Amino acid sequence: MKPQPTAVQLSAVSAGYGPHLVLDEVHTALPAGRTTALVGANGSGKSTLLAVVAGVHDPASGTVHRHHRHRPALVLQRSAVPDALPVTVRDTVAMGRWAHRGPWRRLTAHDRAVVDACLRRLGIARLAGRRLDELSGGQRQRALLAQGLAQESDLLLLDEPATGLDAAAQEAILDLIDEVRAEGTTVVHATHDPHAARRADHCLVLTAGRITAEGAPAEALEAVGRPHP
Ligand SMILES: Nc1ncnc2c1ncn2[C@@H]1O[C@H](COP(=O)(O)OP(=O)(O)OP(=O)(O)O)[C@@H](O)[C@H]1O
Repeated sequence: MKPQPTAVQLSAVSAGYGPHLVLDEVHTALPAGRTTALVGANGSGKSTLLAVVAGVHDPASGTVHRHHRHRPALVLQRSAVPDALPVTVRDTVAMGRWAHRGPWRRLTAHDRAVVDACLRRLGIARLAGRRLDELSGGQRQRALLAQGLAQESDLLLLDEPATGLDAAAQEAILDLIDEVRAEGTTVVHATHDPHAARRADHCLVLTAGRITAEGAPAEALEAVGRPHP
């Protein structure tokens, strides 16, 4: 069998906040061009692991080897983004293009076309002129996802992208993840939803900062709750 190409390889990665270590010697390989679901209890370290993979949180020790081409696109949990930002939905999505041209350069016609396409893809084109702080939580979540997509990165990291959305919107997000993956993007998403995790190609289970199961979602999820050695 051909070895699966890897987008990001973590070796003995420990990370935390000051003296408080949250990730404890994590070894794992994120398969390239596939979806990986990251599951684990509250506080197990999922957001911290995503931030390390995104390169915005430096590990205290260990190494991160990268085999992706673009700067990773990290979409934070909605609760991690201030609700009262006085910016429009279009401006929020356009910030996704900063990865390509920096915050001060004017958007090109191509940038604007990407922003419009991402607004349409998330079903929020009609909200483009509204301020973020006037939206419902679910609409704001879509605007953040559209911003992530607008980065056109080959590594898309999503922290609980469907949390708080209605059932139809959750399915739409999972369909979107499948579509993005079909375009060749590596997607890693943290989730508390076993259904969402089962739809992924690969699954990592974090327990108190350690990977306690990984592999095909059905098998990895079966290990959740089982006492680990
Ligand atoms: N900025 C921070 N400063 C200090 N401690 C933090 C910070 N962010 C997270 N932590 C701590 O790190 C641990 C792991 O948090 P993290 O957000 O990575 O977990 P999580 O698995 O994503 O949780 P959840 O499912 O609740 O989103 C928790 O104990 C949390 O209190």
